[in-house]
Amino acid sequence: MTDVDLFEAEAEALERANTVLASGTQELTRYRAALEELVQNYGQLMRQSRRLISRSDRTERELNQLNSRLKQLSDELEYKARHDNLTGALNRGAVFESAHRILEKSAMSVIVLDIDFFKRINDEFGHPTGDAVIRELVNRLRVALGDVGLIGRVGGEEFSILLAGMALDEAVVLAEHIRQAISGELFPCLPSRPVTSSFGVSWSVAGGDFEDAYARADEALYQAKRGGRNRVEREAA
Ligand SMILES: Nc1nc2c(ncn2[C@@H]2O[C@H](COP(=O)(O)OP(=O)(O)OP(=O)(O)O)[C@@H](O)[C@H]2O)c(=O)[nH]1
Repeated sequence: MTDVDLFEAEAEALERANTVLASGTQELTRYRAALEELVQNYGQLMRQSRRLISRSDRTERELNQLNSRLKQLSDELEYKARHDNLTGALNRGAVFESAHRILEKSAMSVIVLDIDFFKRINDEFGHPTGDAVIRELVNRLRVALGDVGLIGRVGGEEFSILLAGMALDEAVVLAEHIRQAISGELFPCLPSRPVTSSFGVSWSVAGGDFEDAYARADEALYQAKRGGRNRVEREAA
């Protein structure tokens, strides 16, 4: 690539003016011509500089806009990677990651719940109604929990609630409260029959193994299903 001198014309005008000055000539017309050439080139230089500055301002504004859009997209991507898109609850991966993080610092209770006979709801009322039931159920979990706990969707119609620092007895009472919040009032999307869920609750000491705590809660959930559903069971003592 050849080097292009952006200021070639201006440099030449300057050189000619310097030559006139250095010659010590008394000729007014030569001074005048050199000055005119300098004025003309100086004006052009100013116009070009203004154009360049405004173009670089525009480019900077565009770059800033692109940067904030990029940040927005990367936040959206991060959100989607950690959340279930039907309900906005944490997805399975994020539940396990969050649980490990909590257990590094504190004890934790975990509630797992599963909608009863959900297959029948799908079969009798269709998949979209099934989806609406799942969304409504998560809304009820949110209302019942307030700002306590982390809600996750760990499977199709199976959910978990992580309760950092909460004792087992307290978590069992909370699970019972949630059970009633779900079964106590008909879902507007399924007005012809109640939706119920079964619950299993376990507790883990700080530093404990979440897979183990989850398996114990899952076993308690299985007992709740076997015991007739729409009930809360705690882990075996
Ligand atoms: N509508 C809908 N259905 C789902 C989704 N994910 C899983 N399912 C359905 O959930 C149903 C789960 O059925 P099962 O595992 O047999 O359990 P169940 O009918 O709830 O019975 P119990 O758990 O024993 O009370 C299956 O029919 C799945 O197709 C979803 O995102 N939307």
